[in-house]
Amino acid sequence: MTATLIDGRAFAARIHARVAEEVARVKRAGVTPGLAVVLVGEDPASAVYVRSKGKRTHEAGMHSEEHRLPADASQTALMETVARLNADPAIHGILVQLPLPTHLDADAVINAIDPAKDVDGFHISNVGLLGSGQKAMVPCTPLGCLMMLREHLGSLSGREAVVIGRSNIVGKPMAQLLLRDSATVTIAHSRTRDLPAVVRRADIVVAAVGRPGMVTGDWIKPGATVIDVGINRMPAGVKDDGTLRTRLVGDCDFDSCAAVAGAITPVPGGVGPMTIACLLANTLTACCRAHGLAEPEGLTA
Ligand SMILES: Nc1nc(=O)c2c([nH]1)NC[C@@H]1CN(c3ccc(C(=O)N[C@@H](CCC(=O)O)C(=O)O)cc3)C=[N+]21
Repeated sequence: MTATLIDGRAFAARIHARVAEEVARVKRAGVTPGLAVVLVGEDPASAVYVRSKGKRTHEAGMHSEEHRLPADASQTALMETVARLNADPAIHGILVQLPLPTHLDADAVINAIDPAKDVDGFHISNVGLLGSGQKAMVPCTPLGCLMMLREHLGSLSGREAVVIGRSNIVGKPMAQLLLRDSATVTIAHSRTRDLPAVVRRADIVVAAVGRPGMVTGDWIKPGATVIDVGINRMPAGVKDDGTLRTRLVGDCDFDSCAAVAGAITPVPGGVGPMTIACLLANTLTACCRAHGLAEPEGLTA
């Protein structure tokens, strides 16, 4: 391996420490930042993220609550939960865990969240604000990727960036953030012709397709910075007690990419921990904005 490892866990730990300091400051001003996570159904993988978010918010000194609805919850019940949280002055951030069961209209739910409390940055108002260069709540995963890129590369101005994946939660907002930092941005996706050739042009590659190991070293320009957003849980044998062992792999084939890249994020320990750190940062930012308190520097885009 020749690439520098970009350590998302260590970076996230620094953000958590900053957030905890700033939480102490706003608490002295009489406010406690509060995050509400809404979970519909019992997806075990989702439950893990929700627990980890709850733990980190408590460590940072924030108020944290979980709202669990059954898998067959109605659209009305979910909308009522969101309305209650919108009206609750103790709550500054609302996250509705995605994906929702298919009988529910996720867009309607997201757009019912008060944009000022939309710490995921998925509300149409925040999407529009980001796209037009105004102050927005910025989606946590792309924000975490941007922070790592800036730290590793300094200025992104004029660099060729290729984002693989066009989702509303990663690909599109990632492209907007890179554009705002004056990178030359290409959004590639499953219909892109000769994807390897497109990716080979990139100084910055952000892989967010959800296909384990799809990006291989022969796609990477020597010295490029590779951000692997994929978190794919793969079967990896059977444990002594008969249950399945799993391991997480990214969208990039780590070994072959790391042999060519200048720097790369690992999975696990890269983008994932930064996503949670940025969720706390966004909750703090939302709290400061709601109460007219000075916003912490370096925790927003
Ligand atoms: N509205 C909404 N917002 C989200 O941000 C959101 C969501 N829905 N639905 C589910 C996905 C998934 N997600 C992760 C965050 C952190 C890790 C993370 O920290 N992963 C660790 C490993 C954890 C493990 O070992 O399982 C790592 O990559 O190192 C993973 C996944 C946020 N999501």
